[in-house]
Amino acid sequence: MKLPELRQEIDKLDRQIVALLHERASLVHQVGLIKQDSQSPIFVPEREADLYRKIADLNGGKLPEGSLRAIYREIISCSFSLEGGFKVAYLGPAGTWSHQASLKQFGSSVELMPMHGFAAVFDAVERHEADYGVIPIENSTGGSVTDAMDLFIGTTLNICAQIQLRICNCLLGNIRLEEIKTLYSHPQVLLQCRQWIRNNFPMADLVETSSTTAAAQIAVEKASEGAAALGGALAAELFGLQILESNIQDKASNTTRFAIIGHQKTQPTGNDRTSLCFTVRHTAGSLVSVLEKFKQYGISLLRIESRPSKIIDWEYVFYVDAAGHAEQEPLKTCLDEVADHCSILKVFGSYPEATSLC
Ligand SMILES: O=C(O)C(=O)C[C@]1(C(=O)O)C=C[C@@H](O)C=C1
Repeated sequence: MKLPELRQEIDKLDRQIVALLHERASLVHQVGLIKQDSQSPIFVPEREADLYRKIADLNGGKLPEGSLRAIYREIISCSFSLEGGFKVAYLGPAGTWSHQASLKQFGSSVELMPMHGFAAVFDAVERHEADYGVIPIENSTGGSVTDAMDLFIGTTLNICAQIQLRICNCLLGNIRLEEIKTLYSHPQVLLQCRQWIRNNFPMADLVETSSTTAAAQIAVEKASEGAAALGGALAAELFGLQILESNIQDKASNTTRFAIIGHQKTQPTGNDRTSLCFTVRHTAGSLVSVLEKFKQYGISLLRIESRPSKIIDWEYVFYVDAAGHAEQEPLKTCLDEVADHCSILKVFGSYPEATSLC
């Protein structure tokens, strides 16, 4: 086919695609009315996991799975607003990795609320000022986001979904490389780029900031003093900074896992993860007896770490991610039995395991 004919065919398909999108939107509108009547949530992570799985199974053409997911992300984002819309709080200001994660998770048709700090994100959701919050939990290079982890203990909110985001850090600044004296960034990003900093700027002062956006702002304001920031391309775009070098994280596959927190509980999908924490009594073998329960029920532990309890000195809280759903066997009975060996056992939530990177 020649170019004009190909374009004619594309126009024909576009007419069909738009008609089908309208047809889908009118079904979604009806779903929204049913949800309004039953006061059930607009965002349904278990249904989305099922939908993305079906789309991946259907995909046999030229479109990469990631592209198809991104298209559906926006289609579903429109559904959110067709069903009445909702608000999402994240660690601001605009341009942070949490901002990017929120856009990847919910698309561009939801109202995003930048907050000052993780506690403010929890607070906004707890007070129903926002419907969901986006909180980074761990990074594949830098490890746990400890300030965020501590907040899960005191909240009544649930983790209802998760999203993984590939983090590509850049050196941002409006000065020449040899003029750089101070590097500003969020502590997590400084950790992710530790080796690169040592190799390239061994003499630079490192200054921690509350977010990568705050670092970008300082790089603008203090450029004449030799300031540069480490952050994402979105921060560079928002602050008019040049990307002096990109992909500076020590591990190319640098990925952060974010939790979506809210008031609702997510139903089992058959491929779920449960996040929880527990404390054990100070008796010999008490931690082993908990771990043995998971072994007895054949439950795989995807993550385990300890943090000071901050209530009693030298008492620790163990944070665990386990494969499975807390309301489904075998994890359900396993957790009932684990509770007998713990002074505290708190389930933060069960949610679909991420199927692919966004
Ligand atoms: O199935 C639903 O509950 C819907 O509201 C529809 C829909 C969609 O667009 O497919 C929209 C939002 C939900 O998170 C899941 C799916």
